[in-house]
Amino acid sequence: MSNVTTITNAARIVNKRLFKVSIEGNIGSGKSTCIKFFEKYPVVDTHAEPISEWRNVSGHNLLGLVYSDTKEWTFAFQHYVHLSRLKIQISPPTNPNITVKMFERSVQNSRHCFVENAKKQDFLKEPEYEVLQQWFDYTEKNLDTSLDLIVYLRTTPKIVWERMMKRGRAEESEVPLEYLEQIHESYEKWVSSPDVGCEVLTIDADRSIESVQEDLERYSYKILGGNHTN
Ligand SMILES: Nc1ncnc2c1ncn2[C@@H]1O[C@H](COP(=O)(O)OP(=O)(O)O)[C@@H](O)[C@H]1O
Ligand SMILES: Nc1nc2c(ncn2[C@H]2C[C@H](O)[C@@H](COP(=O)(O)O)O2)c(=O)[nH]1
Repeated sequence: MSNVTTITNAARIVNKRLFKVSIEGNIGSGKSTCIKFFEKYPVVDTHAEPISEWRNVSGHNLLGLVYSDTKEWTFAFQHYVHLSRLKIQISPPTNPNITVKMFERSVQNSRHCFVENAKKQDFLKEPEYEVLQQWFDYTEKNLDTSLDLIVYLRTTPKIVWERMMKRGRAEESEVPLEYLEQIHESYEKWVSSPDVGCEVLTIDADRSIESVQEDLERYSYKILGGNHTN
């Protein structure tokens, strides 16, 4: 057996001991707040969305570009989002005591939510969409990007649009409510699909931070892989 195969198999074995959880939800649904909530558990590796990377790709703010000229920049942005999510999802744990890897959104989300919406809204040309799909297919077949659980923070678009505006990210200042409605529809279709590929724990995230965190505590056994067999 070649060294590459041996290393790949070893990585799969290490990865399999990890319970992998993606925190999913619309813009402003509370994903980052949720990730911070679980930082208190020493067995959990948390990974926030790498927005600072997207804002500085060799000096270029891809997040700003994709919102300023969506048709022009969606193809490039989705490539970079895929790369940044892949690095998180296939990286080994930071130490041997880690049993849970928790991250904000996933390559599965990019493929089945944002890229699908971009195609539907003509932000992507057909050949661009196909190129992205082939990237997703290749990485899904050749790397372990599997998920054990999706925690879906379900929200109402109007509520998260108001939170997004209040949060005040410069790049998002012109994002219309209609876009969050589109992303909401893409999420609802994806997480309710029989092909979603893992369990989905849905939490009503329209409620107060305190109420959401009460649910996160209540379901922490499941979210931290309590029933997970290695
Ligand atoms: N349940 C909630 N109720 C009210 N505001 C919230 C709630 N969860 C998060 N927020 C606030 O809304 C904004 C978006 O939260 P954040 O965790 O950054 O969401 P995301 O990472 O999904 O974009 C932040 O200003 C945050 O303080
Ligand atoms: N076009 C895309 N935009 C994306 C993708 N993943 C994230 N994002 C955007 C949405 C937000 O403006 C920002 C992340 O902020 P949150 O508030 O959702 O944490 O980045 C994508 O794949 N495509």
